[in-house]
Amino acid sequence: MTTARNDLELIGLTKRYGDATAVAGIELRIAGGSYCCLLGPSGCGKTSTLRMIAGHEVPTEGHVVLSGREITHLSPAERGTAMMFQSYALFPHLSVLDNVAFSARMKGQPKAQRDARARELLELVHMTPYAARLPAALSGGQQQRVALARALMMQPRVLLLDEPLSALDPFLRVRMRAELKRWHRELGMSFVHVTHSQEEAMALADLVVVMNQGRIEQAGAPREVFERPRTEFVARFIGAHNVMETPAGKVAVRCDRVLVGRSEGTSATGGSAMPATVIDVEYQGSQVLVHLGADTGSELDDAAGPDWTAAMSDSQFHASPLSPGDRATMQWREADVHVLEA
Ligand SMILES: Nc1ncnc2c1ncn2[C@@H]1O[C@H](COP(=O)(O)OP(=O)(O)OP(=O)(O)O)[C@@H](O)[C@H]1O
Repeated sequence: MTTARNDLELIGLTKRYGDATAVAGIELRIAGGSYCCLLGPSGCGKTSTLRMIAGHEVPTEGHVVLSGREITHLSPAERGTAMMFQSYALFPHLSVLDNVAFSARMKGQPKAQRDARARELLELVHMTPYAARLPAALSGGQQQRVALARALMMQPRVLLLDEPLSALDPFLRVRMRAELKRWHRELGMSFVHVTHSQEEAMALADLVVVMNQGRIEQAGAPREVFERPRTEFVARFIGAHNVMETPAGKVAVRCDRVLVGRSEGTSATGGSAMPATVIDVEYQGSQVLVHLGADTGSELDDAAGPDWTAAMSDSQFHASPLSPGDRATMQWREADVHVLEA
């Protein structure tokens, strides 16, 4: 049973490569048993952070503390963490069973004992019938399950996952997402999962940590981050928000809260109303994205891209469809305006 004793703390954690700062003194507490996603664009420092937690990278400064114990300089095998590597990191010449048992073999555990434990873990990930196969004879999703069983062999308190779904096709990715969630529930340990996909982070995490240029921009529950992005970077990276400069500073309005009307006569709803031109309409199935350019009085500059995006339900859109070039109005309620920090 995982308790608060298994909290993972990053204290002033910093990684510099020569002059370049990959991770700039981050502070983070991940409660034991959490599903944490480190989310951010390429190069923001999420992999370096994960590797410092795993012990594959030595921090330039700062501390990694697990269950109240400083583990910053311990070897990967001694820390209570385990990394689930990409499926292609399985040993191609070893059977599934031997791959899973590998770390215990390195520790000198007797064969009968390590094989018994490896079989238990294969059972957990539903791979018992494949124990004798070589990795090449498995599907991507099956290889992923073996990679998980192999990481669990270390009996970690924290499982670290570096872009675990990125090599899978979109269909399998969604299925494996559900499996990760199930394993997390069943195992009760913390998962720290690196991803650049906001959709993946939203679907999986109970703690989303948005990183930008080696710093944490925001850490919180997915809904909190989505409803109250702290900065313009978070609002844009999480997506589905419009960001606008106003006299009061930058504000965000969710795309599904922008109301689009056909004419300028639409009644005010206590917020602003702006004339606009439809630039593009993107059909997405259950919703339709309407990209709009605010009419500034000057010639509409298409090349600058849409100023605003409104996400409408398909029924709402098709009740009065819009086409590129149509004049429209955009408005939003004052209550839906979220002020961003400078
Ligand atoms: N071994 C290294 N030597 C020099 N610079 C490095 C090294 N590893 C990472 N960096 C740099 O540190 C920064 C952060 O890299 P990191 O891999 O942590 O980012 P990331 O967010 O995981 O990116 P990605 O999603 O592309 O893997 C990048 O600018 C990267 O070029």
